[in-house]
Amino acid sequence: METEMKSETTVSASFVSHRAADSVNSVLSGEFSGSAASEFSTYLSCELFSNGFDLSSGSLGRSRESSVNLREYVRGRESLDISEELNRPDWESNQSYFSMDYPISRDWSPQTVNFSNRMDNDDDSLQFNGDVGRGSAVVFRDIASESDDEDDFGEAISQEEPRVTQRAKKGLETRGKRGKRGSCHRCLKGSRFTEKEACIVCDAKYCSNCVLRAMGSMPEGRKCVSCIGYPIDETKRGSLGTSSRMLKRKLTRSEVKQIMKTEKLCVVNQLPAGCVCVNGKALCRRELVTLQTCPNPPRKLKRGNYWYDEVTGLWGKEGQKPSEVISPHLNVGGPIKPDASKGNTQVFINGREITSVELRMLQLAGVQCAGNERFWVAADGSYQEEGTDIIKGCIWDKAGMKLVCAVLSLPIPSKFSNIGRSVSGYIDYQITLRKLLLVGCSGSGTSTIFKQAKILYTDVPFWVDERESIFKQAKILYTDVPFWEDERESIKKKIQRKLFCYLCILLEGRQRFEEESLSERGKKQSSDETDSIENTYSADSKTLYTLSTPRLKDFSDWLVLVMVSGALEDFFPAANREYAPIVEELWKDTAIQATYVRRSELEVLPSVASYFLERVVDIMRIDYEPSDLDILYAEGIASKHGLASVNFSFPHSASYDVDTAVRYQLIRIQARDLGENCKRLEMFEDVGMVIFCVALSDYDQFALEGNGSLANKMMVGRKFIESIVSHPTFAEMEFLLILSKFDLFEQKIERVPLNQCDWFDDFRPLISGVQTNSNLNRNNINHSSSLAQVASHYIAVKFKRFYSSLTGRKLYVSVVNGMEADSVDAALRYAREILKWDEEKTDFSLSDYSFFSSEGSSFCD
Ligand SMILES: Nc1nc2c(ncn2[C@@H]2O[C@H](COP(=O)(O)OP(=O)(O)OP(=O)(O)O)[C@@H](O)[C@H]2O)c(=O)[nH]1
Repeated sequence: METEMKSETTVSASFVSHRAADSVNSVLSGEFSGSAASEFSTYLSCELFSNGFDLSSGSLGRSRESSVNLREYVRGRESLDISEELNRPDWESNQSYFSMDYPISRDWSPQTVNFSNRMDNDDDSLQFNGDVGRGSAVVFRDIASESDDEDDFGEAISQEEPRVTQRAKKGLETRGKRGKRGSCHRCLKGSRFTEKEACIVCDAKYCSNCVLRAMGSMPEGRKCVSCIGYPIDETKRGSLGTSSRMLKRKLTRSEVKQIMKTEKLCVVNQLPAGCVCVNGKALCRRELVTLQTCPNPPRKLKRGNYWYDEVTGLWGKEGQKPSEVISPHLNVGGPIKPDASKGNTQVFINGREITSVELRMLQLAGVQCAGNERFWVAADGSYQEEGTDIIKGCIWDKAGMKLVCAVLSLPIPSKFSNIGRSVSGYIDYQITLRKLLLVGCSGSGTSTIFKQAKILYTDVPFWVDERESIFKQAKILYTDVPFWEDERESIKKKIQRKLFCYLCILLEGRQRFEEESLSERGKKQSSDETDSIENTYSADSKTLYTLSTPRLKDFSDWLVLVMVSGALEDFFPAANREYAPIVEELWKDTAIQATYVRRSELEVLPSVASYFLERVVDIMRIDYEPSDLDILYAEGIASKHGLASVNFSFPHSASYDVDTAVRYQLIRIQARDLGENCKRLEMFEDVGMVIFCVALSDYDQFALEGNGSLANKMMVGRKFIESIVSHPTFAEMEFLLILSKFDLFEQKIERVPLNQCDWFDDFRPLISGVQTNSNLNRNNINHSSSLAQVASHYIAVKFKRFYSSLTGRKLYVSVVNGMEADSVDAALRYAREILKWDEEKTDFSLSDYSFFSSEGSSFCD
């Protein structure tokens, strides 16, 4: 197998070859385990990345014959004879074919590192990494600091060590074997005096002729392609972000700047975050920073495994009693496990079996534990039995509890755990934190509103810790930027990846249109009624949708196969620079442009795709930096946690007075992350208001429900609202309904009648009084009467009546265009006013202030 590989095979191939060979042997001998599958696909991905397309020669690495019809692929190619493929004589032409035809395993074993996951070092990929203690693939580890960090959690960390050192050793071994000492690692030419660039992971050195081929577009700085995703060699940390003369000669200034910036800032090159594991999940950098910079962070945090009860803020080392109480409700780590503190009392607090010393404390606090084994305890110490909503008392209210805890060596919570607290040296007054819970079904626009809030209000956090290092870090991370550098970097990759998905959908559409055109032409061959445009192409087998060159056709087939196989992340955006010219050519091709004109026929292409596709050339650039608008438009960039929060205060404005002692926390969670029967809502009992989002434009959309049936999305939203308002936690809470995506609704309502949703079948607007062509200022929608405004008013009333029938209370409603900052700002300020009114118990006449009256509407019977 190895002998068939060409000697020019890049570092990526050489790195994985011995492991892949084992995997291939496993395949051939029929012992194809999940692990082997992963290794094999990793190997093939790397191979393909290195050799898949030789753009410089203008030909594709894969032969044209090997291109397959996507439909056939999807329909029929579930099983295939890999050994037969492997026996093909021409390795070069087979390799990409293998990669595509091989059904890539999604069941990655912990020991096997998926190339794509190594490349994607954002929160999401880290979550995948799982428990450090299980020897997961997380490698964000500081090799240099391994020895000097003594703690009793060394075991969990040490299991990662082999991978890192193996990587470094591999570099050394390979260098030792190949070429003469000091020669280029790729071409084996030159001597120790030849100028070279070294990989910051394995120290492989490349001459100026080879450096770009060996390192690709350097999405994480100067690393061999196969080292992408690996932590750097710690001895090279000092030189991170300092460019060599060689790179300056080979690349443009902005490219070098961009590479150096990513090298310095990208997550994988930072000091390791994965060395702190909370509730069985290794923390990503952002989580680590959240933990370190929260109002009440863990003291002397060291690497190791910890448990964290996010409801009370209790914190301890895994398998031990709580050691301190930190800030509650931090979005860090995984869910707490029942055996987190290895208690054996059969008494549970917030799902954790408590230790005997805690049980003693509970008994001294007067908590009746006999017969009651499961309690919910809130951050303020109030407790209730699981399954009831009666608060039985407060643990900390009992006199002498401070002393009891001191004697039992148990922590007691900070006085100001839920409301803002005084931070000596920075803030000399108390700050109240009001929490707003933002929820919605998938695609309802909650992320967009959350992102807008970040862009609108982000500033330096009020709770910056006194410790200087953290203070500096927080300043760097927070000052004037709504999205952190690493967040932007991760969003950029996601946008670029999504762009390829959109492109692939277009390519599939193109193929479909081409087939349709050909079959229609077949039918009409004898007729003279052929379309005039089609006439141009009727001389041969070409149609308007036929790509102009075989090279584009090959690339397009390959791209679609990569997407279908799920390997898109293995190539992009790391290979953006290599493929940028051909992508640009593809986008400009008349066949693609003709397909794009018919994009409304491509059901799976989201409307937001146009925004990105039309800027494909810019987005493919290595120095592309997503603008705030790009971030707003981007879909699927919410953390897979589903939970995110941002602290803010409303900036001063002429029309609003500012209460500087009040800050707000917007907590975003999606319906699917609330669990069955919205069970996790209990976590949010201290929020002041629930804001739920329903997309106005969803009235003709359908979604799959849990039982597999299709349901109108508006009705799914209504059902979700019903389950939230009837949840006991929110019995007395204020609710604000945000009807989002008004701009899309405006366009849609002109084409699609509102009664597509059965619930709205009594919508009968007085057409004479309605401006169907809405050219009015969207921010003044309450004073105008376009069809969209009338319809949104009608929908608001529908929801108000529905809410009132459930609760007997009044629902507040705001119509929002999530893409407009002012619109979101107005809605959130409206939420603030409602909270204020509620707190001051002032009897406002809401019909004067509310956007919509809950009184009867002329559209309702
Ligand atoms: N035109 C327009 N697009 C919107 C609006 N709100 C959201 N979108 C787009 O709709 C898509 C989905 O919106 P999201 O806010 O991401 O929806 P979500 O349910 O919170 O999050 P995900 O489903 O996880 O993406 C994104 O591409 C947004 O850019 C809006 O008011 N107007």
